[in-house]
Amino acid sequence: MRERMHKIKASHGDKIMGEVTVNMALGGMRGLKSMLWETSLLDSENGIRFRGYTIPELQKKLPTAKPNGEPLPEGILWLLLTGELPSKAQVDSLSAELSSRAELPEHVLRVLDALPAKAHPMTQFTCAIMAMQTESKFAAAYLSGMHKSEYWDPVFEDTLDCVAKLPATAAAIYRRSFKDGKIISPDPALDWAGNFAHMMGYGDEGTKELMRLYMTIHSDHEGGNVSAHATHLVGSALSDPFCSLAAGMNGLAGPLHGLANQEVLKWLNIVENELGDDLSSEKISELVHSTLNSGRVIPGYGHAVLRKTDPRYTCQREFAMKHLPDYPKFKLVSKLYEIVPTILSETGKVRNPWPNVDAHSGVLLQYYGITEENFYTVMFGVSRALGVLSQLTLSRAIGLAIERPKSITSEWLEEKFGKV
Ligand SMILES: CC(=O)SCCNC(=O)CCNC(=O)[C@H](O)C(C)(C)COP(=O)(O)OP(=O)(O)OC[C@H]1O[C@@H](n2cnc3c(N)ncnc32)[C@H](O)[C@@H]1OP(=O)(O)O
Ligand SMILES: O=C([O-])CC(=O)C(=O)O
Repeated sequence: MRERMHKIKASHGDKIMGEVTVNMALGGMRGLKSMLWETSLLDSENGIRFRGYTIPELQKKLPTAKPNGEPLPEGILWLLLTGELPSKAQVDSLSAELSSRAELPEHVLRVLDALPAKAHPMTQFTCAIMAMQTESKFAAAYLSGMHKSEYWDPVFEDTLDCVAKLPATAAAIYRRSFKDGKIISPDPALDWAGNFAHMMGYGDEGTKELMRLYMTIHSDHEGGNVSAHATHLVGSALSDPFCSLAAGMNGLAGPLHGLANQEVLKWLNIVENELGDDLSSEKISELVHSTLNSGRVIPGYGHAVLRKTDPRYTCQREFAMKHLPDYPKFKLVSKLYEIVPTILSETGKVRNPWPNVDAHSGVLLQYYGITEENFYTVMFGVSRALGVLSQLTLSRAIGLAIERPKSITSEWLEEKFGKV
């Protein structure tokens, strides 16, 4: 990879990739091509491709726990890190490797215990990730004076350690926040995602399959989204993977990003209560307008890059049609899909009126009994670690520079382009 990057820099370093407008600087850098992200690429029309593969392709090509089942997320971790599709034997070996690293340092649970059980699960999650930072092999190697060409190796070790420990961490948060607080030991015979469901207290095959799919599709969404970019930015200062991931997770906790899955459920519950048995288009449309008129967004709809229905939404919809076609909340979600895009388009300002991944994920979890929506973003975060930490390993391998874009003031703009 290093040699290739070196050649790309030497041959194309001075080429121009696009222009920067004032709107880009003022509008969240939308569309600005300014970072390297190898693990996935987002197309506004077709959605995400993980190392070139679409979600339906991965559902066919990645090893599964059972015949015609959902992909094992260890497979996507392998793919994101190496660019190659793993065999079943390789995925099984990675499962065993993660399982061997899964035990939590004892103080992580004590840190969680110091927080009130009502602390938001995302707050607990980032605190726990920071508590694990004591174990960082990269931080220790850096302190001991490691040569920079070798940084990727302990970053990779931290990546595997962190990914291995996140399901037990998240499950502990779930159990203390919403259940009896008793920790459920991992089952060494289970895969990474199956074990996550098991440690949360869901032993049935349906929940495990959903967890495998959920963990696969939420893993990566190129580099510019808030959680990926925050992880990348902090990692570029050579902060270790635990510090970097915690930064990303604090970004994921925002309602315009990962927390939208929680907000969707809260909103669906309000809509469901208001509607009663009346699933008429008129009544639903009235409720959508009332949310918009009160100055709030419709959670789960819109996207900064996508301009079509998110393929992650479509894949979850297909899962629902297969496993829970008659579930009333799924019917409501389907009805909203018919109505919301037209209303958002009519506002004349929403660039993408179609649903994103978060519009669908919560309803599937509800069906399997995971009804505590405040926990949903933690599940998203466990999955997102696969992508952002894979890229962090690659970023250190190719020696990407510390991020430091240039900012300007409004006076600077007026001096350059004219006083307004
Ligand atoms: C995993 C993920 O992070 S997927 C995204 C999850 N977030 C959500 O679902 C929250 C709801 N959606 C949104 O807030 C937005 O669509 C975002 C944050 C995802 C994208 O934001 P942007 O790229 O700025 O969207 P866009 O360019 O279309 O915004 C233009 C206007 O439409 C509004 N808009 C966009 N989406 C929506 C929506 N779902 N409901 C109401 N208004 C919306 C914006 O708030 C903005 O209004 P303003 O000009 O008054 O400030
Ligand atoms: O790409 C984005 O901006 C948000 C998103 O869907 C994700 O991070 O999964």
